[in-house]
Amino acid sequence: MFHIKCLNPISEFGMKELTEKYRQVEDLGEAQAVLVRSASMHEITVSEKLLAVARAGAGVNNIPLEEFAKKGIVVFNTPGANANGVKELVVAGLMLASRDLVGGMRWISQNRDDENINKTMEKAKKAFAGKEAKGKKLGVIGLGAIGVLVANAGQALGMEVYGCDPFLSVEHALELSRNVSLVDSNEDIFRQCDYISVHVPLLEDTKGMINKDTMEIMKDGVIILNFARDLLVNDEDMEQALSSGKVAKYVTDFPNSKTANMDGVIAFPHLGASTEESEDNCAKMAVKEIMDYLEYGIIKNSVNYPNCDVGFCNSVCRITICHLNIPNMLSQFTAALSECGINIDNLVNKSKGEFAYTVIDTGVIPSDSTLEKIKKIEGVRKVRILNYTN
Ligand SMILES: NC(=O)C1=CN([C@@H]2O[C@H](COP(=O)(O)OP(=O)(O)OC[C@H]3O[C@@H](n4cnc5c(N)ncnc54)[C@H](O)[C@@H]3O)[C@@H](O)[C@H]2O)C=CC1
Ligand SMILES: O=C(O)CCC(=O)C(=O)O
Repeated sequence: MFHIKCLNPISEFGMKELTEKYRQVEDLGEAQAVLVRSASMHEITVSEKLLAVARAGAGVNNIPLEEFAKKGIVVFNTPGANANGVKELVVAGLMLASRDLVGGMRWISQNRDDENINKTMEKAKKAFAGKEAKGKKLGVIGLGAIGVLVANAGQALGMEVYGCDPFLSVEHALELSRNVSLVDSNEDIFRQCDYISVHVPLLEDTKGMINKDTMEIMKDGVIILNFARDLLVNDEDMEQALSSGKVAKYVTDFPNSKTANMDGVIAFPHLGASTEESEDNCAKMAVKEIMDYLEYGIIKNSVNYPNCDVGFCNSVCRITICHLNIPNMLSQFTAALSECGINIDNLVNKSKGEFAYTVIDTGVIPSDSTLEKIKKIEGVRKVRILNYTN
């Protein structure tokens, strides 16, 4: 029986995939796996039992990836599963920044008792006139799952679209409309675009990427859309740019006590992925990742360990080892097994940065003492025996 702890409500559509081998628990200390959305895990103490965390979503800045990797806890996310939900909200944000729909709706509600509202509104409406997106320049920073969809949507709206991503994957390049112009640096986007939409992860080198210096080179009256993370934008600099008119509107899905009080901000309460479809997609993918890992040691979509799609096990036993990516590990594992006469049917080893993962299929289940020997090898973080005899 595997124990699963949900740190946020996770869509039933995904949870119902869990078989009778799984039980949800209240106590995190009992869990082998955690399912999480936006809850922060930075302040949480985890137990030795925890093997995996699946983030039902894209951003993983709420999880201490390195600390968990050192403990042999594999962290997954669900790439692309909520991208369409975010893209649609970005389009809505772009429209709300271009046309004063909110002002117009407010006027209607303030004048709803006016019997002649159908006439008075024809005079009042000039206060809510806006601009069209067609023909304007849209710059998309970060062409991952969301950025590509936003760029293509901008193109479909008749915008001239520019995109920048120094690490653009082949998969995403193939999804990108050929009418989107790729530029070499974010600076090209800052200098020439009327609308700038940011879709990068929050990392040390992306933190504060929208700041005094980058906004200074932007066009006057630029519209900035941030559906990625609040700390990508420097709030003090944004306040200044909004009050000087450099930035006409700042549309964000990540308001805080400062930005929520600024004039010129259009803010949503982190609604990008809050659609039935995105929640279902993320939950289903996250649950599958956890089940594949717990039952077969398969790693797919990990953000702190290498992916390792070893498939199902045709042997009696599978040994999985999370370890540091340092020399001489494999020879020590194989020596420990050969010392007790265990033959290896299949061995796969993968690495990602400082961490590595080894899967060994054997026809015999190693004894506790062999297991202890492997666990004691310097650099080993977590060892599991998956027994397929039952
Ligand atoms: N508002 C919401 O509810 C949601 C927000 N997000 C946020 O959006 C971000 C992006 O999500 P996805 O597109 O799914 O992730 P993704 O991983 O598919 O794409 C991110 C892209 O940013 C690129 N990138 C990294 N550093 C860059 C830089 N300095 N300049 C330009 N490009 C850079 C990467 O190469 C990658 O292609 C997430 O990290 C998360 O913070 C994601 C989902 C929902
Ligand atoms: O689960 C959510 O609503 C958060 C979505 C998000 O921000 C992400 O996937 O990065």
